Amino acid sequence: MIQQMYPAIAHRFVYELNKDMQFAAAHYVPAEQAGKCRQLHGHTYFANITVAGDELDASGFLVNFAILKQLIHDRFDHSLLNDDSDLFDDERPDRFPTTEVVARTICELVQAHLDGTANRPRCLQVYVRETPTSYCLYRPKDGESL
Ligand SMILES: Nc1nc2c(c(=O)[nH]1)N=C([C@H](O)[C@H](O)COP(=O)(O)OP(=O)(O)OP(=O)(O)O)CN2
Ligand SMILES: [Zn+2]
Repeated sequence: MIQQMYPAIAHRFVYELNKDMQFAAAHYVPAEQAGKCRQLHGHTYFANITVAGDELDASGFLVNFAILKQLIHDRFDHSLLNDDSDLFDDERPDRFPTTEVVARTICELVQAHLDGTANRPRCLQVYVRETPTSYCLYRPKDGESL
């Protein structure tokens, strides 16, 4: 069972859900300053996705937990992140698969799905832990947090 503490986000929506997941993935950070992380290596990533909204869908869900897992786990698990050229780009630092960019990318993938739903909830926060000592939080500026 995944049990992990992560920072909560303040907001005024009446519903908030959180989905935890893990995925095993390889990456490298193609920057001189990345040191040893320029070499291909892998992590068991831990992600927490926070979705909030005021309306539920026809199933009584903000969004189906299983859909969130499909969107993220099924795409990234046992992959080389750098190979996913729709999302990452070895020529652009804002699209290197760093913890920061992975967190932002997860948020963007989730929000793109949510934008196509009738109840249109918001992805307010994505937490990505890359190692036991390193994690990043991404909170979109238009996320309507307080
Ligand atoms: N701001 C960022 N810094 C670093 C990133 C990153 O994504 N964003 N990534 C790396 C490496 O990819 C590495 O996977 C993680 O590095 P680090 O936490 O330094 O790993 P260690 O196991 O060596 O950590 P210690 O606890 O200090 O032993 C590097 N930097
Ligand atoms: Zn790494």
